[in-house]
Amino acid sequence: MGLFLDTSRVIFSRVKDLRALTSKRHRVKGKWAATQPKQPPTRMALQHFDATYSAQLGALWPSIRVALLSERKYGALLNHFSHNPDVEELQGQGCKDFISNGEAFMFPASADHHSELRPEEDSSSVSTVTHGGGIRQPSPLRLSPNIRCLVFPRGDITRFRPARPDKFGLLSYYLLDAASMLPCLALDVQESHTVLDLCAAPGGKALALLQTQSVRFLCANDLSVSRTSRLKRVLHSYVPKALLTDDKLRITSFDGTIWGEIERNSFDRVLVDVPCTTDRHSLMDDDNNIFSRSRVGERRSLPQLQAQLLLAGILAACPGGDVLYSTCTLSANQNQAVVQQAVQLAEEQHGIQLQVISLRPLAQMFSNTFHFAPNLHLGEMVIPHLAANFGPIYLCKLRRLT
Ligand SMILES: C[S@@+](CC[C@H](N)C(=O)[O-])C[C@H]1O[C@@H](n2cnc3c(N)ncnc32)[C@H](O)[C@@H]1O
Repeated sequence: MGLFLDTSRVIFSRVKDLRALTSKRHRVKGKWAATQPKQPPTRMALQHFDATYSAQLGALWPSIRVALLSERKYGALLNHFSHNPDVEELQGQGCKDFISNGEAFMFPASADHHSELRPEEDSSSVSTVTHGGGIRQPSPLRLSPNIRCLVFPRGDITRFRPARPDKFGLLSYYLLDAASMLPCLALDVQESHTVLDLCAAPGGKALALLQTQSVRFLCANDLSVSRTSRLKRVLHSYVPKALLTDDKLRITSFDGTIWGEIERNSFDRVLVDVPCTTDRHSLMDDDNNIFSRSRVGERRSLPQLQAQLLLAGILAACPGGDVLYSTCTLSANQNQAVVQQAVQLAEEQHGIQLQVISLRPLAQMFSNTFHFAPNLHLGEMVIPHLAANFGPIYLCKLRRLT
């Protein structure tokens, strides 16, 4: 009997243990299911892009999609301050400077109009278009001969090897999406200009601007302290110390949206290269992905943040100065819609009149290297293409009239 009772107790307690174990397993499974994303963020990004970009880009989307999901192509921004044989080696491999090639393409030596449109005089003849659409007289865009960016030819997907330091410790080139040079070129920095780079880290565009050697004073800002440290490291790896003194460069970590309260009507040129959905990264990497569940709110509020940053950039520019807005997304909500909103806010809240500067001539100049979205009503956009897998990069240029 005792044995029976004992056995039943044992059996009963085993059953209890089993039940407890099973229900614990269920609880664990339930909790696991609740905390784990159903889909990885890269998958969520693809679903989101399929829904929005097929509507926005129509027949262009399938080929852009294939390119976005394939390995991207880089460009090597040459460091004017470094002396390294790497560059000749790259040229030997067939790399070409797409910037001087673009100029040659626009202004062939044999062209009849060469004397009227010599690059040094009136290189890209940027037409200016008023917000209402009226065409104004072209204004010159003179590209600095010091900015050079090597790319492998169309269809050639050779990778660049990492740059090496020269005998002074300066690296010979900086690898970046070659299309991200376009906002720097479009900014048209000229001798003795003061420039604000509102969202500057990790520093590719700031470095490109310094390569011109035209900037009198550069203020490079980024909200993120860790990314600002990276920006400092980048500049010190490429630019001699003598050109990074306090009278030439200021690096700050402010929230760019409040820049208008810090410094207004001050800079000849302002670059507003905003945080965005970084479409390529979002499709390729689950880490730090803006499509993760925990970042839904942040993602949805991006257009608002972008408009605030652009408005702050407009306020920071001096009347007559130029502001360049750029992103690395295809999203019209983060591109054209943001520009429209900021232009409206600048006028309504601050009485600032702006003019949209057409970048069509710049796009035509570099149409051998990049694919541009056709018929954009505001700004220009490099779209990824398998034979020239750069971008996406959106850019729009505004001039402060008042
Ligand atoms: C697209 S990245 C800039 C890339 C940079 N221009 C370059 O060429 O290397 C956007 C940057 O904006 C910064 N950012 C985000 N919110 C900001 C804010 N409120 N004010 C200033 N910078 C901000 C991010 O830390 C990020 O480094």
